[in-house]
Amino acid sequence: MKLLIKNAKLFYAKRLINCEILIEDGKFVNIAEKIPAEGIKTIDAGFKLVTPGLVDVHVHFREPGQVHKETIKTGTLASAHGGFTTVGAMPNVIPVPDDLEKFQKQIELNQKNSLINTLQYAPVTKGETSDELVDIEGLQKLGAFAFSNDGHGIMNAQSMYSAMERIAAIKSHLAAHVEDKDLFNHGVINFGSAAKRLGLPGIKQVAETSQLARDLILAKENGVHYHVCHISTKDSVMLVRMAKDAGINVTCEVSPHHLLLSDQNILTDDANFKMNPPLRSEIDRQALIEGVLDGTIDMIATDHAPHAKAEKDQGFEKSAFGITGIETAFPLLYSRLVKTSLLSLERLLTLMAVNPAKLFDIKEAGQIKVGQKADFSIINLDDQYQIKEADFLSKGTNSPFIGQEVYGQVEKTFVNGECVYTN
Ligand SMILES: NC(=O)N[C@@H](CC(=O)O)C(=O)O
Ligand SMILES: [Zn+2]
Ligand SMILES: [Zn+2]
Repeated sequence: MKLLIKNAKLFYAKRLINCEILIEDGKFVNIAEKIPAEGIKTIDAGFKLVTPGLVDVHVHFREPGQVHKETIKTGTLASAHGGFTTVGAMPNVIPVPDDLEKFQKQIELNQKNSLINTLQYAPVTKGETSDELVDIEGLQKLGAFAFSNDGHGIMNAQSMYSAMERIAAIKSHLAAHVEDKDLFNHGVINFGSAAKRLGLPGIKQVAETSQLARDLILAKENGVHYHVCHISTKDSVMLVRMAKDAGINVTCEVSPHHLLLSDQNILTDDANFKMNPPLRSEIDRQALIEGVLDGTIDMIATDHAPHAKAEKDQGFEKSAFGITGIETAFPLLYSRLVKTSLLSLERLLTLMAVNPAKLFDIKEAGQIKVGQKADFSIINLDDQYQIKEADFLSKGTNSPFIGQEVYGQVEKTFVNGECVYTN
C-alpha cells in the first residue's frame, strides 16, 4: 500500500519545509520536493502543517477499573484527535498493574484497544502507595516503558533510593509525581490569595519542592534518569536548573494548563480548575514559561485526567483532581504561545514530539524521516474554531478551556500509515 502526501508544510529535521511525502507499507520511504504521483493514492495537504505524531509521556486512561471516566479506546481516539500518536499511560488504574500477571494483562488490554501507540508505565511500589518495590526488572522485560507512582509521592526515601538504583541499572526511566503527603495536608487549591478568597484549604508549594529537592540529591548518587512530572512552581524550575548545571540526569515536563493558567483564573468554585498539582500563582506561571524558553523544561505533557461529570460538579472541596487535556493541548499552546510569538512552531513541536521521544528512548516516534514508522498528523493552522464540550472524543469533558477560541485543529492523524482519525 502506497500513499502520497502532496503540498505538505513538513516539520523535518527541526525545520519547516514544503515537500511531498511517500509512505509505503506503513513507513516513510521518500521525502522530496516532487514525487511522481502516478497510480498512487494521494492526499493534498494544501500546505497545512504535517507534523510527526505528537508524543505525550503522561496520560491517564481509566481502564480497567473506571471505564465510566475513559476507556483505552476513547482515550486513544481522543489522543489521535489531539494529534498524538504515542502516549505513556500511567498505572493508576484498578487494579494497579504491580505484578507480572496484572501487568501482562494491562499490556494485552492496551494492545487490543489502542488506536495509537500506548506505552505502559509500571508502578514503582506495590499498589502505588506502599513502600515495597515492584519486580522492576521483570516488569521491564514485559514491556514497561518507564516507572511511576503518579498520583502519589514516594514518601519513603529508602524505597525511592532503591528504586532509583534498580531503574538506573536497567537503563529505564523514573517519572516522579513529587508530593510530600504531610505537607500537602488535604489541600485542594494553591496556597495563596485565591485559596483565601474562595475560603478553601491551600496546597503549599513546599509539598512539591521539598520532595523534589530530596529526589535530586538521591538521583545524583545513582545516575538514574529522573523525570519530574507536571512541574508547577518557580522553585521547582530553579531546582531542576541547578540540578542540570550540577550534571544530574534530570528531565522535566510541564502541562499546558500550568503554562496557560494561574490560580487568578479561578473565579468561582468550579472544579474544572482543580488538578494536582494545582494552578499556581502568576509568578510561578511566568517562571514555567521562562523554564521552557531557556531549556530547563524539556517537554510538554498533558496529564490527561478525565473524570465523569458527577465527579467534577461538586466544587473544589469534594470533586476529583484532574482535567481532560489531550485534545486541546496543541491548539491551545499553538494559539497562546506560538501565535503570540513567545515560542516558535518548531520549538513547540520539539517540546511535544522530538524531546519526549528522545529522552524516553521511544525509538519509532518523535520525528519524520525515511525508514521510520509513518505516524503523523495534518493540522490546519489557519482557521479559528471554538473548543466545545460536544466536540471532545474523550469521555471526560472536564476542561477549564471550554469556550475558548483557538487555532490548530487536527484534520487527520495516521499511525503506521493508516488514518486513525479524520475530522
Ligand atoms: N493530575 C491530577 O489531578 N490527577 C491525576 C493524577 C495525577 O497526575 O497526579 C488523575 O489520575 O486523575
Ligand atoms: Zn501526578
Ligand atoms: Zn498524572
